[in-house]
Amino acid sequence: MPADHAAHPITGVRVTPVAFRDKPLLNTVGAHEPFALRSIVEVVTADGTAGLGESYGDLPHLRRLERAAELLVGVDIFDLNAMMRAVVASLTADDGVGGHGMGGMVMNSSAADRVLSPFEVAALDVQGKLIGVPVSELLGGAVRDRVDYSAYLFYKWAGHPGEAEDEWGAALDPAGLVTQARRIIDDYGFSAIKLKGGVRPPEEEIEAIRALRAAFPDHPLRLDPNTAWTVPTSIKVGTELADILEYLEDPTKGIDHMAAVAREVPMPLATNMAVVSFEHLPPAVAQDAVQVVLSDHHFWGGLRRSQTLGTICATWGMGLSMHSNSHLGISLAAMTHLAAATPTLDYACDTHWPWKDPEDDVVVPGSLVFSDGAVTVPTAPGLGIELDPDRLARLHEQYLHCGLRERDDTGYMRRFEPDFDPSAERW
Ligand SMILES: O=C([O-])[C@@H](O)[C@@H](O)[C@H](O)[C@@H](O)C(=O)[O-]
Ligand SMILES: [Mg+2]
Repeated sequence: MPADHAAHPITGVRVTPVAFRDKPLLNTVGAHEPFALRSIVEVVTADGTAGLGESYGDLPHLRRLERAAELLVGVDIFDLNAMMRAVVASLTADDGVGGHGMGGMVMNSSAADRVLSPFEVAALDVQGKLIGVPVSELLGGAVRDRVDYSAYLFYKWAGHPGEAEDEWGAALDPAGLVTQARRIIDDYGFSAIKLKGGVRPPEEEIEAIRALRAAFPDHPLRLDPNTAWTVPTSIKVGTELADILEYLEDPTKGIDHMAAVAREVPMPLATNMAVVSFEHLPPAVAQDAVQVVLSDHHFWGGLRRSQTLGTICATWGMGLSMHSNSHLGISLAAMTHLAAATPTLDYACDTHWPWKDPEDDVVVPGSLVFSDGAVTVPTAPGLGIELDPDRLARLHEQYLHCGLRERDDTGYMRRFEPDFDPSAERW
């Protein structure tokens, strides 16, 4: 650190697990449980400035965050490289595996990047507050003042088994998905649509995409079966949906299989499963396996490392989109600042936002508002959001009582369908 640089040492780090109500959304490994888990990170510096981060809430990940938190005390809030060193020093031999918040899906992202992420976001929040600028400015400046998000459709049950039907009702066939799409687009104004596939046999999902195309002729469409298909099935679906899909996301498993599909289908292949850390980029580029990478600051090591990913993608002619898991307002703010300051982010970003109850959040309402499918980039210093201690306490209480400690979509599904097969490439 230069001698004239005023030090802003971190004096406290708090990690709080929270749970919020989730809908019975279906995916290829099972069903969402009644609660989604997250961790809320608060970082405080010597002068009392506080910053916020958000990450997965699975117990093994929570323990990693807590261990890293201890080593971060004393690190300067501007020294992000020292933060990474502290995170790496906090990891133990088993930290590559488990508890990554993906509910049983393939995920070999870097443990160090996953742990660093919420602390890096919180550090940027503090830095912005200290300097008096929004995080987007710390990231190089906003190139857009609104960030577009997409309508994220799911096959879903009418309600959690044993509970009343929820306000969205069932969506188990093309007509149900079109109804869901109409509602989510009416409510939020999204102008792109993503369908979470890998739930029904591929022919039915093709039918669903055709029904969505008929109902929404101008909305770009994406389909994401989370590696449920073999290479031949992926090629068949991609060929049948030529000219309909904006991109086909993770049809099949791994870089080699994605490359085999990419050679045969007309549309770009996108991924948040085959390329999830920097070491996956060289082999993916060498084989032209993916044409769009869905960044996700929660597993790419925070906002600045996600921007580096964007630069690499642009260098090699790959598009950039953004992935989402179930999340709260801190993550939405971070995603919005990142997208605002990433010139090459050329697709509407994913978000699970509409699937949570509006009152289930930890931030003071009002700073993040959707209109016409986009969120206006906050301009207040830092992330531009404020933690609501009462809301945090309520969601923490919900965590303590919900009984869940690790996302388990397959285990939940098997309570109702004991023979359920979650394996990749099963179609
Ligand atoms: O929440 C889900 O069911 C999604 O399938 C999620 O786990 C995926 O990570 C995701 O949204 C994706 O795009 O692959
Ligand atoms: Mg995906």
